[in-house]
Amino acid sequence: MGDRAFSCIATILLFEDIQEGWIISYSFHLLLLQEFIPTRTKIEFIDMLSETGLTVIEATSFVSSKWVPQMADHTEVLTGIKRHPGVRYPVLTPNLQGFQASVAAGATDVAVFGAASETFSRKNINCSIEESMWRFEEVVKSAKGANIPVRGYVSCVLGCPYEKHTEPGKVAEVAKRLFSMGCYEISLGDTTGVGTPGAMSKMLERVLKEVPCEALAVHCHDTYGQALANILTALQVLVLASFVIVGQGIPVSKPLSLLTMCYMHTPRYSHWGPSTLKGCRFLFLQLTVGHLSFIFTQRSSTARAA
Ligand SMILES: CC(C)(COP(=O)([O-])OP(=O)([O-])OC[C@H]1O[C@@H](n2cnc3c(N)ncnc32)[C@H](O)[C@@H]1OP(=O)([O-])[O-])[C@@H](O)C(=O)NCCC(=O)NCCSC(=O)C[C@@](C)(O)CC(=O)[O-]
Repeated sequence: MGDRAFSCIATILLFEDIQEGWIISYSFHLLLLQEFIPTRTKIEFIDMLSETGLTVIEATSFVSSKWVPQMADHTEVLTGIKRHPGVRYPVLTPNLQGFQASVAAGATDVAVFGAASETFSRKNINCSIEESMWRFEEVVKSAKGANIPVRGYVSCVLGCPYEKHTEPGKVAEVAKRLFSMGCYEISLGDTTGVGTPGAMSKMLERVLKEVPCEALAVHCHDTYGQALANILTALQVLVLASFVIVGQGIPVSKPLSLLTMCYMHTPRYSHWGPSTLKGCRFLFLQLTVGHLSFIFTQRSSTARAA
């Protein structure tokens, strides 16, 4: 894959002194490029990332190829990568069918992905929020039986391309449902990058009433140049919350693993290429383009509707 592919959707952030491994959310919805990224290229790229010291690389999505053709080779990718000792390779599984296919392909970590916006849920996974919870409960129940950890994503936590405003209370409700059903971590996604530090702080304070801070992560898109400010705000709010927990004598069960993802369109990353990846110490690479794949599902559902 050329540098253009990296620059087009690569987001790379260097962080110092962050505890625990970093989740690299990483699925090839390289829709901006329009072309299908060859399976071999995907595999090579993930194998390179495995060499960088990352501890978790989200490798692909077991979703419908009609909805996201870029993911049609999910099984080949997951079976084709070299599994590095000490690295986990979660995959996205929106329902039981995807979960079962992922396990058949050797998945040992999965993630379900819901939304705090009804319209976004229907556009992205073709069901209501409530129905998505039933689907995710099936996945979590099966995963528990197979001793497979499940991460939960909540999209549109700071705004929705359709409904515009997202209520922090709704985010908290969805996050609580995912956490209570058994997701070990809840990643709160500002899917279209419309969030601001003020909105981030308000949303997190509301979610913290329902989900412990050590189970929270944020997923920030830099569409409007706010991602780093939003991440900093999240770090402040959640680190403060974790001190509060320790202050009450409740030991934080594990180092606060606030995982952040930031998605940048900025051309300055155009020089990032395969060779750069090896040089990064704490590399935080986001090649997931939930936002872009969302555009794609938009286009395809419009096409289907036509
Ligand atoms: C969820 C579905 C499948 C529902 O789609 P649906 O049409 O409601 O599903 P269905 O049950 O009606 O089945 C339709 C067809 O899909 C097949 N199918 C059914 N399930 C699967 C599956 N798991 N894998 C592969 N194929 C599947 C099924 O077998 C059937 O095949 P047919 O009989 O027509 O040949 C569809 O809406 C879909 O695949 N959506 C995925 C969209 C997507 O990948 N979005 C981006 C993910 S990243 C994200 O959302 C944002 C995030 C998480 O990164 C964070 C953020 O920024 O917010």
